[in-house]
This record gives sequence, structure tokens and C-alpha cells, in this order.
Amino acid sequence: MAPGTTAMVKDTILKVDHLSMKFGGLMAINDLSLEAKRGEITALIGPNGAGKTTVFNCITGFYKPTMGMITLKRKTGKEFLLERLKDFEITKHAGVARTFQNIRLFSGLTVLENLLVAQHNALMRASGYTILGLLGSPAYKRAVEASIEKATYWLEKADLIDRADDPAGDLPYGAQRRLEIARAMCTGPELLCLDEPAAGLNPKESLTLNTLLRSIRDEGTSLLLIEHDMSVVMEISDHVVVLEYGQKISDGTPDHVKNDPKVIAAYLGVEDEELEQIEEQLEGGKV
Ligand SMILES: Nc1ncnc2c1ncn2[C@@H]1O[C@H](COP(=O)(O)OP(=O)(O)OP(=O)(O)O)[C@@H](O)[C@H]1O
Repeated sequence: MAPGTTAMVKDTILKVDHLSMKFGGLMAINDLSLEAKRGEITALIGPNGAGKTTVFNCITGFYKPTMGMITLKRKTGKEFLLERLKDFEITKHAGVARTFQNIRLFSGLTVLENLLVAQHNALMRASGYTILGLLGSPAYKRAVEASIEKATYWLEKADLIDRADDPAGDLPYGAQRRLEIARAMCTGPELLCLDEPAAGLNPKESLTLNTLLRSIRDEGTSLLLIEHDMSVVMEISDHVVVLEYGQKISDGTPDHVKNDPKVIAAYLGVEDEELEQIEEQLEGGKV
């Protein structure tokens, strides 16, 4: 068991085994193994260039890893080997949704329309993929009502209901980030992967984001996030994995990793001999 974790055994939703990713001569990820538990917020942190986005891109199918296995276990018990799936299959079959570092909304569509577009697949399925189905089928009408209900639910959760009819591009930055998250939730994921959700947010927006992410977790969706904002990471994460130069250097509760000398050294960029001094200072309670 990782140091700093509790004794209660939780189900694993995501298991990364001996993952490596090479770009030409550069080993961006080197034999990385980690687990994310169901119903928890797991944060992936580390200095710039540590390999966080590369791990994310391997999990969500944007990159095919050079080596290793990534297993996603759904609530039904069914397992998917993500490295063998295409990105859209990872969303559709394995129940993984993601957001990106750069906001990718349909800025000319309204806030509500953005959430309805996210449910396009479910609506088309209900139509039977026919014009007649779109025009007259009761199943399609029911699906439209359900998609509006789901959109409204997430707009309320994301504190965006008052802006439902405004173009998404008119929202302040923090609200656009929450809309992206609401949109991802409308696909009904079991694992939500967020790439720097707090980037560029002011302190008030960060607090609203924390509330939204906690409520998503409390409703049973597991979260994996990359984040540089330590006020977000330490406040809401159940579990933190720290990378440096493509390798895991620490893994445990927020309290465990923030007191881990290797993590402190990685963030301060210190040499090995200085690390020993930090360790001594930590033992003496001076850091
Ligand atoms: N497509 C790519 N081609 C070549 N090298 C890449 C590619 N993607 C990432 N890298 C390299 O892999 C290493 C890890 O990059 P990555 O973006 O995963 O780090 P990161 O921890 O997400 O950094 P940051 O916090 O700055 O976003 C870096 O040295 C980066 O230059």
C-alpha cells in the first residue's frame, strides 16, 4: 500500500502498468505504474516537462504508448485495455471523458446548446439513425427531453443556469472552464480526466471549481487531474502522484506528498546533497 493512504481498500478504476513513451531519443515516460481508485480525485503533479500531459494523452488515446498497459475497469466489472482503443472508443465504451488545457467550446453556440451537442450520440441512437425517427419517434422525443434535463442538471451544478441562453464565447474564463466540465459530464463518464482545470482562474473561480469537482466525485464519478495550482490539488485531492523526468517520485495522500523530501527537492530544483539537508530539516521539523 502507498505510504500515507488509508487502510480501507477501494476498487481500482484505472491501472497504469509499466508505461513508457518515447519521442525519438527522448524518454518522456519511463516505466511508470500508478492506480486511481473509484470515487476518488487523483491528481498528477510534477514540474514542467515531467510528463503529465503525455500520461494523460496515453490514457485518453491521443498517443499510443511505446510500452505498457492501461486498464480501465467499469462499474459493471468489464475491463478495457485503453492502449488498444481509439480515442473515441475510449469515450464511448470505456466511459472516459477529458477536457483540454486550452478551452475547446463551440463559442458561437449557446451554453445549453454546447451541452446538447455533447449528447448527440445518444440522441442519434434514439432516432434509429433515420429521418422518420428524428421527426416522429416517441423514443427520440423522450431522448430529447432527457438530454435537456441532464443539461439543466449540470448547468445548475456548474452555477451556469442563468447563462444558459448566452453564447458560450461571452462567458468569463472561469465559467467557460466549468462549462467544459459540465459538457464532459453530459457524456456520463465513469472517469473524468481534467488537464489543468484551474489554469488562469482567479481565487474566487478556483473555489467555485473546487466545489464543482468535489460534487462530481461525491456523485460517484472518479477524477484524474493534472494541476499546477497547489491550492486546488491539496484542497480537493484524495490521492496525489508526483512525476519527475517521466518517473514516479511520490504517491500518497496530499499530506504525504507535500512533506516528501523528494517532492520538495523536485519543485525547488535542488541537487542530491541539498536533498539530504532538506531531509534532515524535515526530520527536525524546520521545513
Ligand atoms: N509530441 C511530442 N513530441 C516530442 N516531444 C514531446 C511531445 N510531447 C511531449 N514531449 C516532451 O516530453 C516531455 C514531457 O512533456 P509533457 O508535456 O508530458 O510534460 P508536462 O509534465 O505535461 O509539462 P507541463 O507541466 O509543462 O505541461 C517534455 O520533454 C516534452 O518536450
